[in-house]
Amino acid sequence: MALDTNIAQYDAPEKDLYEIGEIPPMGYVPKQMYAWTIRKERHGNPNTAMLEEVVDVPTLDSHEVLVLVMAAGVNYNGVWAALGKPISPFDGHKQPFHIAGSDASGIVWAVGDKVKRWKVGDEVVIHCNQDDGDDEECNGGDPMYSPSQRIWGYETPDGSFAQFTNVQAQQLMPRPKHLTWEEAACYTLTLATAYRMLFGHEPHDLKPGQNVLVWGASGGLGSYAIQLINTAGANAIGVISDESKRDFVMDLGAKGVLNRKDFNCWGQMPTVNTPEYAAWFKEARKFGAAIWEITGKGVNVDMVFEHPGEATFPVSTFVCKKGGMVVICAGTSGFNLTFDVRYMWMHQKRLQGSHFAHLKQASAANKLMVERRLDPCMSEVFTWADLPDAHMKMMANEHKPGNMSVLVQSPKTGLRTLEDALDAKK
Ligand SMILES: C/C=C/C(=O)SCCNC(=O)CCNC(=O)[C@H](O)C(C)(C)COP(=O)(O)OP(=O)(O)OC[C@H]1O[C@@H](n2cnc3c(N)ncnc32)[C@H](O)[C@@H]1OP(=O)(O)O
Ligand SMILES: NC(=O)C1=CN([C@@H]2O[C@H](COP(=O)(O)OP(=O)(O)OC[C@H]3O[C@@H](n4cnc5c(N)ncnc54)[C@H](OP(=O)(O)O)[C@@H]3O)[C@@H](O)[C@H]2O)C=CC1
Repeated sequence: MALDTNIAQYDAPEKDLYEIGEIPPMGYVPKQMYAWTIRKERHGNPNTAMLEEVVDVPTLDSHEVLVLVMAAGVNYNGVWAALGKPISPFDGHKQPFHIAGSDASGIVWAVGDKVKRWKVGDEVVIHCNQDDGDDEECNGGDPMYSPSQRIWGYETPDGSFAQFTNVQAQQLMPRPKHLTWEEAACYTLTLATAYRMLFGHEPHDLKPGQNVLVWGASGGLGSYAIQLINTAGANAIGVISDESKRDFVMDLGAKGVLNRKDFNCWGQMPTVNTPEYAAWFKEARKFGAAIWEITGKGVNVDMVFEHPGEATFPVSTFVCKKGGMVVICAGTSGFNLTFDVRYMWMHQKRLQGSHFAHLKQASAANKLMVERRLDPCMSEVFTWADLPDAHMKMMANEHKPGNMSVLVQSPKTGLRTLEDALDAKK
């Protein structure tokens, strides 16, 4: 494949292995690379499960693209992969090691024979949905329902915590040029997931003027949910656990913010018609009434944006309006969800599972970022060496509001182009 004449010209030696931050000649693929790997016998906290190793650079299939990773995003699925809970990624892909990382910004470094839409030198972000592309759901249905659907860097062994990653060509999207490499790396996974949750489940796709309760409003998913809700002309009611996060969520455009520490109705629901249930119900009503303070008396939310799971689900199903939807993509606090089914059937509420997004949804979300209608809300940038520590912070819920990134081949923060990265190394 001919190189684009517009891409940077520079001198660099051809070697078998480059140091972190050292850029090889454009399109030159070394034999080996540095990567943070997890091995089955090391499952546990990220700071012991993840180890830096030198491994072979992956080889490309005809529909794949090799990307030089400039920065990688930190997500909760890196924590799950390290822990090996609730499942071990090795039970799925059966490879000897797992490179986590399901978000990245980078530069196309090599393309397979069949790749038409991308060329060496293109600057991209990567979405994390892969599929084989050959079944009915991928061709007229919803690729997220495909039997071959898998999450790159979680269910595949070759994620972004490495100098190079190979991905399907359909995973690439143009990088917002106004963002730094690390800002561009931090948002795609959580943003596209939030987009599908809010707009992907007709007829409950979000409409202007509607009200949405957003759990974890300062977190990765939550910070984009608030902004997307705002962009759609709807009202977000955000939940936080610490007053230090209130201004952050209000500044993103929330109509109101509730602190979950002010209420005591969390965890599994007590058995109906016991004194414990009565106490729980009193608190759940107090929480519902606090929402009415924001939405108007008696106005329940049209949608609940759920992901904590066990801790919040009984309340989510209670405060949702008649005919409304609780949309859920995770169970961070536990998987054993309980609720009072009478409210579900008598008030005809919909419970909707949601998982990541297909390319069309991820692209629509990315376009909003390219058009500067969304803030990436990057909270913190880590060096390559501190990648496991970023995951330790996330696991302890001690991370700052927003989304975290790690520098890979970008040698320092604040750089926006390959030329910037080359200059920074001089
Ligand atoms: C973008 C980022 C996303 C995220 O971060 S998401 C958060 C991180 N991700 C996770 O936590 C993933 C969690 N995933 C899981 O825990 C598992 O992924 C599931 C529990 C969802 C499913 O597990 P599985 O092993 O894939 O389930 P099965 O393939 O559906 O079936 C297990 C066994 O049950 C049999 N079976 C399935 N359905 C039926 C049925 N309807 N009737 C009878 N048997 C059934 C199968 O055949 C199989 O059996 P056999 O083990 O012998 O092969
Ligand atoms: N299925 C999918 O496609 C996807 C699933 N996920 C999953 O979603 C979950 C959240 O991801 P992400 O937003 O990136 O994570 P973050 O840690 O960035 O945000 C989660 C927020 O949830 C809140 N939270 C934590 N524990 C509880 C609790 N017990 N009760 C109520 N709220 C709680 C916290 O806010 P506060 O303490 O202020 O309330 C926290 O900020 C993870 O489990 C992740 O794996 C993420 C993306 C895609």
